[in-house]
Amino acid sequence: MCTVRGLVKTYPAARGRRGAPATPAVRASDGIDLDVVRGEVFGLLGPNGAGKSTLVRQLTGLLRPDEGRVRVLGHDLVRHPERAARLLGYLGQDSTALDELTVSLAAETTARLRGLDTRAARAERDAVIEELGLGELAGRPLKKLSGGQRRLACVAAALVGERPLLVLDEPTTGMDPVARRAVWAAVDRRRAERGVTVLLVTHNVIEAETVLDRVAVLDRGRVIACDTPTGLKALVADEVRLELVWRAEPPLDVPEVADLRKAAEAARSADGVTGRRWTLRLPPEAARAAIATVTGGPAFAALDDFTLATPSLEDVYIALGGRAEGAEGLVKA
Ligand SMILES: Nc1ncnc2c1ncn2[C@@H]1O[C@H](COP(=O)(O)OP(=O)(O)OP(=O)(O)O)[C@@H](O)[C@H]1O
Repeated sequence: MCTVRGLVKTYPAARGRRGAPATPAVRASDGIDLDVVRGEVFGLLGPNGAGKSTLVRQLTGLLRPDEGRVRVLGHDLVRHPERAARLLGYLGQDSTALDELTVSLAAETTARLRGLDTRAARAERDAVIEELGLGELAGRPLKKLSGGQRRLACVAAALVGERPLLVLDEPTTGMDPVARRAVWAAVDRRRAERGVTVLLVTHNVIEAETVLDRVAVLDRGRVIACDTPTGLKALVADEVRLELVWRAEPPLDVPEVADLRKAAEAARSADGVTGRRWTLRLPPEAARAAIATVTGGPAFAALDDFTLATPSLEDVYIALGGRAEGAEGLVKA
C-alpha cells in the first residue's frame, strides 16, 4: 500500500534575524524505510520533534524529500505529489483551511472535492456526523467551536470520500474521552468494513493500541523499532500513567473505584490524589481494566476526563535511545 525507502529530509539552517539566535539545520528524516500493508492500521509514535509530521507530510506529497522514494498504491509521490489527493485522506496537525465553514459544510465540501456527487456527498456527510456524534454542532462554523470539537469536525472531513489510505496526524488531540472513543471506533470500522489502510500519528500508545496492527517508533528522524503493539510492549516500560479527573464525588461504593483510590493514595511522590485528580501508575492490562471500570457503569457519570499519559512511553524512547545498539537489534521493519 505504502512503501518508503531511504527517505531523507533536512530543514536548512536559518540565520537569526534582529538578534534572534540562528537555528542549525535539522535532519528531520534520516534514512527512513517503511512498509505499510494494505488494510492495516499503522501507528507512528515518537517524542516531540522525532520527525513524525515531517514523515507524513512527505507521504502525503506536501513536502518534498531531499532523497528517497515514496510509493502509495504503486504511485511515485515524490515525482507526482499531486496524485496524493486522489489516493489518500489527510488530517494534518492544524487544519485552518476549513475554519470558515460549518461542520456540515466542511464534511460535504470535502466529499465533493473528493469527487462525490451532491447526493452521495450529503449522504456521507450525514453518516459521518452521526457516527462521530457531531449532530448538535453541525450548523456551527469550525472557528466558533472548542479545540476538541474543531478537531473532531476535521476528523469528520478527513473520513469522507472513501480514500483507500487515511493519514491522520494526532487525530484525537484535545478531545474528551467520548470523542476519542468515537474516533478510534470510526478508524477501526473503516479498516474492518472497507479494508481502508490507516497511518496514524499518535502519542497515546495504549489508547490507540486497540486499533493499531503495527507501530513504528521514530526518534531523531530514524525508525528505532517497528513491531506489533504486543512486540513493542515487550520492549517498553511495564507501567503506564493513568490520570482520572472526577467532576463529582467518585463512586467509592464501587469496589474497583475504591481500589483505584487506594492504589493512587499509595503511589509515589509525583502521583497520588490531588483534589479531584487521581494519578496512578499501572501495568497496561490493569490500566485498561481501570478504564473499563471508569468509563462504564455509575463511575462514568462522575468522570470528567481520563488520560493515559505517555511518560511510560517517553521512558521507552529514552530507554531505546539509551541503548541504541539493543534497539537496533529489535527493528523488524
Ligand atoms: N518548517 C520547519 N523548519 C525547520 N525545522 C523544522 C520545521 N518543521 C519541523 N522542524 C524540525 O524538524 C524536527 C521534526 O519535526 P516534526 O514536526 O516532524 O516532529 P514531530 O515528531 O511531528 O513532533 P510533534 O510530536 O511535536 O508533533 C524537529 O526538530 C523540528 O523542530
